[in-house]
Amino acid sequence: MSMRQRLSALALDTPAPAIAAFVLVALLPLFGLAGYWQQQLALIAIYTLICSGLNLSFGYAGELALGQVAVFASGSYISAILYQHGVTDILAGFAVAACLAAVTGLLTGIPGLRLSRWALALVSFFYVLLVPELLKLFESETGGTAGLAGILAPTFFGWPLGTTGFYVVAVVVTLLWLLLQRNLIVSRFGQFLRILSASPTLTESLGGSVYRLRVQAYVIGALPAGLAGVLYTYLTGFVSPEAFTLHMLIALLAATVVGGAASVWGAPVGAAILVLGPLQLKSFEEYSTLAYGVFLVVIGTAFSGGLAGLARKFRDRALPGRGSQGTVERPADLSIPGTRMVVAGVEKSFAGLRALSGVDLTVEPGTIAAIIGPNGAGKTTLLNLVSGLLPADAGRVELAGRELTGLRAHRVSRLGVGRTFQTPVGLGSMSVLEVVESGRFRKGDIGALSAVLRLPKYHRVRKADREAAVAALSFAGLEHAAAQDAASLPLGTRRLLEVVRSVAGEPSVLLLDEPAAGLDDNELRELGMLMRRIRDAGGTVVLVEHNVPFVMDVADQVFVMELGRVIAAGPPEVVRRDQRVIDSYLGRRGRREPDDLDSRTT
Ligand SMILES: Nc1ncnc2c1ncn2[C@@H]1O[C@H](COP(=O)(O)OP(=O)(O)OP(=O)(O)O)[C@@H](O)[C@H]1O
Repeated sequence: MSMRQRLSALALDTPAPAIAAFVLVALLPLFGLAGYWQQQLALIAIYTLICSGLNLSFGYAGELALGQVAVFASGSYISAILYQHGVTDILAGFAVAACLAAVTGLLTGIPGLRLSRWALALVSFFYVLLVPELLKLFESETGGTAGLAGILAPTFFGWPLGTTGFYVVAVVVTLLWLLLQRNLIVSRFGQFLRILSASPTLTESLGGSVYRLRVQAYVIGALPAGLAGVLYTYLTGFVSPEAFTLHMLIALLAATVVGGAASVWGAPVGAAILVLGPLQLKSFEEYSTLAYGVFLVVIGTAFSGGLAGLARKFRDRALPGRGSQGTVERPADLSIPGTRMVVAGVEKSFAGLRALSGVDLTVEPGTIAAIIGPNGAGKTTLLNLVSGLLPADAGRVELAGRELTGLRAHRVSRLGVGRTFQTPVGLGSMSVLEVVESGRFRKGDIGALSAVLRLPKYHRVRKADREAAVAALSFAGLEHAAAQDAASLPLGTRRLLEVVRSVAGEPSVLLLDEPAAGLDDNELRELGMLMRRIRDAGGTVVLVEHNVPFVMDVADQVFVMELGRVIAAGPPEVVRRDQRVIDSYLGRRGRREPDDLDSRTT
């Protein structure tokens, strides 16, 4: 490993500088830090926890889940109530607050997440507005508008925790949470969240349940807000509804966006700006909501990655070679276990329009079957039905005798259906290797717990994913691009990359939706070669394509569709002489030679 790669790995893989910074902050009392500044740093730790929860659901998963303040309030009040009932141990407070946060997260997340993103934003806003009302409703326990006071000295395993002890606990808990969150973010789960924010459809087709991922991100994101509530109560010694307002939510949102919403280490930066920034000056106080709003708009539009995004850009410039770490020398063998796919009597209508009327087709392993037909013939609808993105009205789809009909897309994907889309989805800052690894996610579970705790299973799965991704890249002759930013690739290579991603998942059937669109001659040749290699390795390939010469060159079987029906099927040399096909494509019965089809791109 060269010195540059070593530096790169250090900066990207090891959060050593961040750990060192936190340890230094935790040790500051030894150097005389006390009183006001100790309080301010503890407050930064508390806001860091809330911002990091927002990072997970809002920054990474792209959900407008804004109920953090309600969860923060629940943690804060439950620790105060426990204290008043004689439970003073801060760890007990953390445990109960975390459970309550998970329950509150589930109760507030599930209704909103079942609906659309905006519904979630509205529902979570509603919960924040509801907090003061709920506190008034349970006045006997919560103290109503007056709140609860005198919560002064927590204990730690029975030992009284002084102000310095509390400060150290706040910093250490925050660091531990950020480390766990970082482990989660680099795992399959974290990658899925990044894909989810770019495209829920792609997430499903890679085997991730969008609904489950959303709920998980929201619930896990609620946990640090619950912990923050406990710390807040013990820091201030008192809780009241005034601390949990919409103003607070907007300020925290601004801090999250400024620090970098999709960044683990942006949270402490945003929180520090929130606590120490100029808006804390008395003269600015009355304008703070306005200023946070302006912050949100300016930073959100000018630097979408926040300060962490800017830092990342500088780092990438100074330490190029992202994604090269972990490349294996000898790629593992790649197996493409193609199986027989049967589509029988499939029908689909959209509000009275019959997109598919009784489609039958069978594709054998080790073959390329192409589906061609004019615009609106129903080709993409058929792929969407097979891959579970649309339910069929009638008929069935089977893979190796196993019925797929009626299953959701992520379940279909997990049963072996890989697919690409007409328009490759841009995946932010993922490297080529990471994109290909994501094709493996449908094999086995997401493994969030083993990733967070870095159990041996996590390392095993990660190694297997990486080896298979490298093998798939070298299978396609793209291993040289492994470290590149996937978004920076030309269209042709991005289309090949989509195919390679599916190949890495060892699909039983591979559905390619117009992979040749927009490719030049060289790129077409490469795509054709890759498809033949997949077929020769045993793959079952289904290709929907408008480029007829390309189809006639690569396909073993051609199915021609028109108005939702298969009007002709057979080997290319048979189909190209079929009168109905010539009519359908050329629209002039019998007046053209069949060979005209060979130059046709519909
Ligand atoms: N979600 C939808 N809602 C309503 N109508 C739809 C929907 N999806 C497809 N259709 C209609 O179903 C018919 C078949 O569309 P489909 O996209 O499957 O055709 P296609 O053969 O893939 O066309 P193209 O080659 O242009 O992609 C079209 O008339 C289309 O307008």
